[in-house]
Amino acid sequence: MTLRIGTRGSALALAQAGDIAREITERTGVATELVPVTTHGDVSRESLSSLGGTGVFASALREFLLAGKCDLVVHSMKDLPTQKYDGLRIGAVPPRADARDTLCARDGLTLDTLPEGARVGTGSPRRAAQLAARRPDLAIIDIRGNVDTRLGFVASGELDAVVLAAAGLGRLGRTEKVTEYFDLESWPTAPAQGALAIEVRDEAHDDDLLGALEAIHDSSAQAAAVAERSILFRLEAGCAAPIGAHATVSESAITLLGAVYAPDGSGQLVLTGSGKLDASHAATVGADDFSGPAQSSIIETAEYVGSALADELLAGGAARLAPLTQD
Ligand SMILES: NCc1[nH]cc(CCC(=O)O)c1CC(=O)O
Repeated sequence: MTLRIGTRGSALALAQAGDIAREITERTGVATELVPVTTHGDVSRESLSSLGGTGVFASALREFLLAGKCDLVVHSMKDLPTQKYDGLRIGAVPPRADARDTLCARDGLTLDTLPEGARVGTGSPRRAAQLAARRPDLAIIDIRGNVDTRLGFVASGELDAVVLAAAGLGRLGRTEKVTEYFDLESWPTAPAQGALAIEVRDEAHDDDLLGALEAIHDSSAQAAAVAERSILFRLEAGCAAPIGAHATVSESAITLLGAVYAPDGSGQLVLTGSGKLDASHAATVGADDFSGPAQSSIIETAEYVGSALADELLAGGAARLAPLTQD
């Protein structure tokens, strides 16, 4: 059979779906084809929040999958709402790409060397808050559009710089535009940034499909993404909330940094947590960190570490610092 891969039609979506298609065929020999779907979020000029925020990009693809018009869909996991979607499940998380944000500035400039009052574009409240915290003098310009449109604002001179995800630039072969990479400890990015989610129907049972999912899955990437997204889930926050997260998964532990920013950069709350994993990847949560279930899977530990950190953020005043829920 040929596995039909549903994807949005943007250059980034096509690039990442193409990467997955190639990976599946290389690893399993199963043939694939891309099936592009145009979503309202792709064609609209309205702001993300007026479109309904989280999930505008995902819902058309999901309807397409539920209707049986494709066998799997490829999402940027950071754009995917954290709630379970009826009838669908995440069947695989491939190895994660670079989770960092970058600055793409004119003339090789960096955040420290941009001139006073420089115009920097981003559509993300988190990135706007991080920029304002580091450089309160900057003019932060709300922009929309795909990666090439955003880079175009710098090429045309309309903006001095834009902030973009390293992962998207990498998938499009545009990393030569990067003038600075922000490190994840001081500039944590959107939960699950750089990770893809492969979504399938709940009842998917075809051998080729299940084999393909297994062949591309990376449980460490999934655990890191789950830990980060569990912060959002617990806070009932969406992808537009000014929240950054960064998880690392080693043989022995999941560590998680979570940050909530005042939208104008005037304040921030940054906390860390961790959960221990034993060698067999059955996990125990260490007594020094959060006390939790004595034995659980790596994914359960990731969920636990994320929701425990969210509770600590709430206790520390996260909801007073920033609007967490949207609509
Ligand atoms: N919100 C748009 C979006 N969704 C996914 C990516 C690419 C990064 C990724 O795959 O996480 C981007 C572009 C960006 O944030 O610069």
